[in-house]
Amino acid sequence: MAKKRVYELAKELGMQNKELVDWLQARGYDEVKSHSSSLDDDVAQSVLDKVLAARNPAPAAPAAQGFVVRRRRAEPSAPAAEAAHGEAPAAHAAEEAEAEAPAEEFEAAPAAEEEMAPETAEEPVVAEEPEIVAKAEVEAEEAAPAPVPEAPPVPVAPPAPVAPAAPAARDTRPAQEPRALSPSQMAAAHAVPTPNMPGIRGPNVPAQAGVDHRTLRPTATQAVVISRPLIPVRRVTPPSSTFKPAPAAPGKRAIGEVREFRVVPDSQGRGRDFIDVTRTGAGGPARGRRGAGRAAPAAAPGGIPSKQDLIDLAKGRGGALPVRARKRKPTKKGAKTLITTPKGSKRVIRVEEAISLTDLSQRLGVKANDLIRKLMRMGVPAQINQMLDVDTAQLLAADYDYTVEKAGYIEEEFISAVEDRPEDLVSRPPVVTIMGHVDHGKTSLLDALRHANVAKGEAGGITQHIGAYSVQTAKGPVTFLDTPGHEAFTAMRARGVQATDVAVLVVAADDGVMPQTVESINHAKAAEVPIIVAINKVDKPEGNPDRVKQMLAEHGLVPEEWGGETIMIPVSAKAKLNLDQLLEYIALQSEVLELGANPTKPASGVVIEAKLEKGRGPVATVLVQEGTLKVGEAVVTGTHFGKLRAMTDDKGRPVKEVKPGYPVEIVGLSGVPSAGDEFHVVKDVRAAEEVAKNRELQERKKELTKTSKLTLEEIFAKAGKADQKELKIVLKADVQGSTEAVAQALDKLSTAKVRVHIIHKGVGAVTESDINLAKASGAVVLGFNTKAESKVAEVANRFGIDVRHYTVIYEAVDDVRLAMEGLLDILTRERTIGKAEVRTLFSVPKFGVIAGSAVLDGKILRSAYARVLRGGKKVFQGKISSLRRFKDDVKEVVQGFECGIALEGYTELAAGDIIEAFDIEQIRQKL
Ligand SMILES: Nc1nc2c(ncn2[C@@H]2O[C@H](COP(=O)(O)OP(=O)(O)OP(=O)(O)O)[C@@H](O)[C@H]2O)c(=O)[nH]1
Repeated sequence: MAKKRVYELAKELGMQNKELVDWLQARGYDEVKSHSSSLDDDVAQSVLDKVLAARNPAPAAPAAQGFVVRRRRAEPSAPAAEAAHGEAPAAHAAEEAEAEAPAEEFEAAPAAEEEMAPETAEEPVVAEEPEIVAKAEVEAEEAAPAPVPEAPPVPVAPPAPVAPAAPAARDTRPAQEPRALSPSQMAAAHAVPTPNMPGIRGPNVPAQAGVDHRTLRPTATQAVVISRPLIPVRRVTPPSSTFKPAPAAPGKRAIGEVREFRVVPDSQGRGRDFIDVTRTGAGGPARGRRGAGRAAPAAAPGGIPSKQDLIDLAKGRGGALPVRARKRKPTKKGAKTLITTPKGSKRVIRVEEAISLTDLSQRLGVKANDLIRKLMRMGVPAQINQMLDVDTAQLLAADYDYTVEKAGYIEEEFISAVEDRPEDLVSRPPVVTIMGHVDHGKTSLLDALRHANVAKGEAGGITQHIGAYSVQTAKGPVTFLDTPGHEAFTAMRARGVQATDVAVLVVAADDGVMPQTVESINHAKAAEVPIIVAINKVDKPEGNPDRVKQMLAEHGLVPEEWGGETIMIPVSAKAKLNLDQLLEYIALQSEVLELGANPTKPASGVVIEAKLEKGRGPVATVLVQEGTLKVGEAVVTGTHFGKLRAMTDDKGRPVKEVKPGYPVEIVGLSGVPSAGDEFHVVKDVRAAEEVAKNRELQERKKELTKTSKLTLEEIFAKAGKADQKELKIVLKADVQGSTEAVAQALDKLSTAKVRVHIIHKGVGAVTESDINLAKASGAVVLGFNTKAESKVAEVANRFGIDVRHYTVIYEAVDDVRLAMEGLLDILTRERTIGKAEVRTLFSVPKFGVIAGSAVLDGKILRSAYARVLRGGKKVFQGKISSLRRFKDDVKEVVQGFECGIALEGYTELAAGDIIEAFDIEQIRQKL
């Protein structure tokens, strides 16, 4: 729906913005906050109508001007009533001031009133007190016909014959054709009961018991008799059509002045007292005030209500306006607590990522225990300091009629998302990812394409992190991402392909489709990236490209020549065969994709790799995907931020700016970002910091919301792992991707017997704090492609911490496997080596009992263990203490010979016993 701004409306109305804003706010237009707030067209129109109606009042509908006197059952005590009737001191002061205004000012009142009535009717009645309601409202409420002045339903005595065309109520001046009324008629007609206001009595009105005040229907303008003990009684001349009251002197009442009164029950509740309500509004007595009362808000010259009038009208403060609801201070006796329900707009709890249960209970105004109980019923064990996510909080809050909104910080306010128009887009280089199984020649191929020599520089000849290079071809520049082929680098391959336009799948002609070939195909398919196959090493005699094609077809890549859609080019990185053809196909494929980017907007892209470099700090290789990245700009990536201090291209040359589609190394970030993270240029460093810090906060909050629920299965699993050994590792690597990859490879080594627990992993050199951590936790330190800081080796030695450095992932994995095996208990197994039969026993004082035995089987060793079997049962097991042949101690006696055997701590040997000699074999366990 179309909208209109408040200032536009104000302009149309010829009002000040502020004036209209106040007016609207006072009337409950909550959506209006300032002159720039907007209103729906239909709302704006109704405002327009109302204000215009106020300016050009329609002839007052007499029926709408009457009053109805209502009386509520519970009557407040006198002080309470007073409190209720009395406005705030400031309001009184305002009324005092207004009271000084000349009577003419009040002529516009009826129109203003008319306009006001429906609005005030919507306000809830809070106080239980008599109220004056514009008759029109009462009609609406009671669906009663417009009161006929001549015949009020239950007239207050004496009956009040009232002019049928009664002038506007509460107007101090007569309307068009007022008919004169006697003071008593007016008093009766205009009587309004106010509870317990003794001391003000209309002497002309006799007390009348049994009047149903709820149905009193006084009529329009009335002349009244003023009667109050403190103010001299004054008779007021009834108005006539010709009568025009003379302006009263300040503090004096004008002759013929029309005043309004309320009729209130007397102290016995039977008769009626009169209260002058002319000046105080309909709500309270004019306690000793001087001057002419104010019947209605003044109209500004020209008929436009003044700002104050509008406010007064809206707030029901105008003297002659109906007072629907007066808030009353609770009386001590029988005080009733007002239960205030916040407006709908206030029943919204804004939560960023999570809210604590205590906070939520406070915001909802309920006990934390109630929430805990509710959560328990939902099957969520909760504690008082539990962090609740937005969904859970919403579930709880809904029961209390509250809404929980995920809100707060809006990242989009910092990171602009500029929509590109087609004319903003300029062509950019394609980003091509080289993928494939380990050692199939990816790096060699890329190396050949860029005429550099990267493969030779790689540790162990394998790619261990993503390289990003820009290669100038005959068809223009191409950006290549080289991904590792080792199985450990799955995440890197996946990331590489995510940021890519075309994937080149390298398959060695002599090896065919291997596990990581299949994985690469899957990654490319998942990312919906077109694949070009480079069948490499075709220079090798054993290479069989057709076999490779066959294997690829089995995985859904059917070559073009076989009727499929996949381009397959036989190449040789080594022999530099068909490289131009490969580049041509890449360029062709890119052309089809019509790659374009907007270089004018703030740059954004993806982190390809990141590392910590001594002297340079965190260094990230990023691919610029949108906009132009410039030195000096503020960047945020993940939870890190910074101002770009320097940038270098893939050839190590410093650059000042980078266009979309190019890789670059950036320096200046606060930390090492994760590969795959997006980066964005923002307004300034402060904005970048704010975004980064907020992300960090959200991550922490998310972490806190993770409940540590233990399932039965987990408990059983834990119980089963009670004797599982653990190899703790502190892992440091050169780049973030390597850290991940090595950690993943090591994690995979975990078995039921031993698990690898990487207690800390990070990017950069091994530091003293790594050693301290290892010492405290009993871990070993593993550095991958990093060196230890100078003092570190010494500290590690001192603490006896094992620090190992690796450059090839296989070696690291093998060593860790050995270390894990080293943790396993060594198993023992008894191995029988010989048997001897006891033939005779003799005792030698120095050795005790010696068993003269014949070796039946194998041999008996001096160092062996022995068990004694009698009738097939073991009666002893222990060590052999002496082995002799004749008088000589010997080390062993073999089968067929006799010997003397003494056992350590055992003398009860008997002839016929079998002595079985055995040794204990130690067996190292494997993982
Ligand atoms: N004969 C022959 N050998 C090649 C060819 N391309 C690569 N090689 C050899 O294959 C081995 C592996 O080459 P890389 O380029 O390191 O293989 P990669 O796929 O990058 O390996 P990772 O980086 O570990 O995934 C090296 O010894 C290369 O010399 C080729 O076209 N012909």
